[in-house]
Amino acid sequence: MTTALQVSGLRAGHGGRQVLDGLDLTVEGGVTAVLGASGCGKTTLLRCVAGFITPSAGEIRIGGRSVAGLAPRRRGVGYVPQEGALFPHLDVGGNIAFGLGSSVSRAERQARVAELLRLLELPAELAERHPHELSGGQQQRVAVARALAPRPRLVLLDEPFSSLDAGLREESGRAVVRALRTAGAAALLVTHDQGEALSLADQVAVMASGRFLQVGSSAEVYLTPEHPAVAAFLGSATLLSGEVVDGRVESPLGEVALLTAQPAGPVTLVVRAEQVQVSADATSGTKGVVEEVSFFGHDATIRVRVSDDVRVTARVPGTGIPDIGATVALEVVGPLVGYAGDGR
Ligand SMILES: Nc1ncnc2c1ncn2[C@@H]1O[C@H](COP(=O)(O)OP(=O)(O)OP(=O)(O)O)[C@@H](O)[C@H]1O
Repeated sequence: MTTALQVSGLRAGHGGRQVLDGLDLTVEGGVTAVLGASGCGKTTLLRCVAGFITPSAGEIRIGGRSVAGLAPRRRGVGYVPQEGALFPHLDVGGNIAFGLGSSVSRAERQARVAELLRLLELPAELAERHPHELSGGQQQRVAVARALAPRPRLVLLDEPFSSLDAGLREESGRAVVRALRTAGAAALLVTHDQGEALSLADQVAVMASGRFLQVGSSAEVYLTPEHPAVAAFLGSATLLSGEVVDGRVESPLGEVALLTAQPAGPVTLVVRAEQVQVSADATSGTKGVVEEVSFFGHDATIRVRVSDDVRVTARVPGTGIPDIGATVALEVVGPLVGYAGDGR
């Protein structure tokens, strides 16, 4: 099977200002999430692949062939813009069938619309409704159905679930990924939601300032971040300065172990919130005072002041949350990711 998308040395910008600074990305199939802070260039990348922006350098290959100079509609790509952007004057059936072209018979269009509604787990009777008669989640699914109608090899999704509330976002995300897999389409999913990226994608590409810091599976980018910025961006982590002395690693939380050995000298340590064990009796471990509590229901994160310039975030069960102002003891569980140098 040919590679769905290959981006090499891609540079692009707006009005002479460079935004993408030499991107390389390979999407064999499945869902690749492009994750990064607002303004880092995610939409610019999607618009280059779709053909709405002409890159200043580099190459884009879709399904094995270069798309340089090819008009957007000839690229075999489905595009789901932010907010879905359904045609308000067309009903759902008309929206979904829009991309099928005039050579398709009425019966074929109806059959394809019904098939896509089923695929996106939407009721058949929605075909005759107009976009304003749908919920936000239904509108997004119809936008995906419209993108899938001409059977593209690649679908580009630009923050498709960002306007939905948390529960609906997860449900819609799962349904859309199931539909993409059944349709056999690869997808590039732009998001700034790390939970969405890690839970939905087969591959996560972490972007900052127009570059990819790391591209790998969800587990790789989370468990073995290659850059402190990747670690800080994914999950709740505290970056601490430590020191490697005689093979031991000293940190503000006492002696710790490293996942990969680092040379003697300063080291930047990534302490995940779930790697910090908190005990209320403050007998062993490093003492600190709880400054902040964020309650999420199933669990909570607490921010603990260890010294004037060290604060550590820890995850605690929702039923055992210490009070603000309480003294607790912190212990690091398991080996930490560390980078030589004080690169925080
Ligand atoms: N049409 C445009 N003209 C000029 N500058 C633009 C244009 N579109 C985007 N930019 C700028 O390019 C940079 C990257 O924008 P882009 O939309 O690609 O970021 P993003 O990562 O998708 O952000 P967000 O998550 O907020 O959508 C930003 O600094 C933005 O202000």
